[in-house]
Amino acid sequence: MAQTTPLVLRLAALSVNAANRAGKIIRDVWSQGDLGIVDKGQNDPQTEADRSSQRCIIASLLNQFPNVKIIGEEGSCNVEVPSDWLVTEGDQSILQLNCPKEYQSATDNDVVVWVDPLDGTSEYTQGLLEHVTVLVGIAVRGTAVGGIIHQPYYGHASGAETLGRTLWGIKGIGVGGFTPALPPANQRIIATTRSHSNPLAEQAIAALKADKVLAVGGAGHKVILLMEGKAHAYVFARGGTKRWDTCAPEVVLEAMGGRLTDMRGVQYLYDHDTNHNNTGGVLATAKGEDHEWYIKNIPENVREALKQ
Ligand SMILES: Nc1ncnc2c1ncn2[C@@H]1O[C@H](COP(=O)(O)O)[C@@H](O)[C@H]1OP(=O)(O)O
Ligand SMILES: [Mg+2]
Ligand SMILES: [Mg+2]
Ligand SMILES: [Mg+2]
Repeated sequence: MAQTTPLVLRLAALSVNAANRAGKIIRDVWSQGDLGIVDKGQNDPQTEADRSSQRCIIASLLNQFPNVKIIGEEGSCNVEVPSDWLVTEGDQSILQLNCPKEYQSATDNDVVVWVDPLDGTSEYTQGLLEHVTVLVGIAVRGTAVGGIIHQPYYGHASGAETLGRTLWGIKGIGVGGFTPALPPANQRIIATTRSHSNPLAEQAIAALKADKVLAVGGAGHKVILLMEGKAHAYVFARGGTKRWDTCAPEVVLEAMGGRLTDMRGVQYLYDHDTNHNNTGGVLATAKGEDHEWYIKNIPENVREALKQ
């Protein structure tokens, strides 16, 4: 592919294949049995799969884009990786897309890549493998424009022979890798955390009077539920997620017509020097949902407590 392909598309194309490769590493660590768990904080585990997945993705990206700023959840890492972890080819179908002109000429200095090498680590350590995703988000001048969500265990529950799939979204282009669907009308199904709740988060869920609450792991996984019509909203009324949790999910969801903001309706920014913490919480709604309705019905004290 000629070097004239815009940087954002080349980054997204390589990220798709790198996330796939990282997904295989995550499955290999699991089946080999020793997860090498390290506690980074309260209910904040890191495993060998998080570390190795991040090394694979960052080594592959830096190899081709040495001057692009990349921020990974697991911090600085050794990018001397086994040769079969180094992904050098980008996904051809992404390389052939037409880049929207707003970021057609974006250069290394305009771009930040946010990497969550394994989202849903608590659930991974507990064997809830379908909650796990690999997230790569691409921001241009602070706005999230490209998102890759790889699900390494997609098909696991149904006993599929080949595991894994990759969902992507690019603002101004659309989405791929899955079939978008709307959640059922006349119902309110809310997805929320199963491992990081607190009284504020519970108060918000109670106020929204859901017909059903799905307490499941992972930011990537919950956004997939919205995009496939299994839930109407993802509500997490507390800090705890970070920019690498929301960058890719925000793009894929919004590229199909949904929204992801903090609890007050303010969009997150993804510049390299931004605060990493999503202190305003996460409110995401499926395509067709009234995002403002959720904001209005979140209790005032919750919204007041969750300012960015
Ligand atoms: N209090 C927290 N500390 C660390 N990570 C958190 C916290 N709350 C949420 N997260 C991150 O956000 C994701 C979604 O949260 P939840 O599953 O609770 O809804 C988690 O899988 C975790 O990402 P990660 O697994 O990549 O560390
Ligand atoms: Mg983590
Ligand atoms: Mg995460
Ligand atoms: Mg993670």
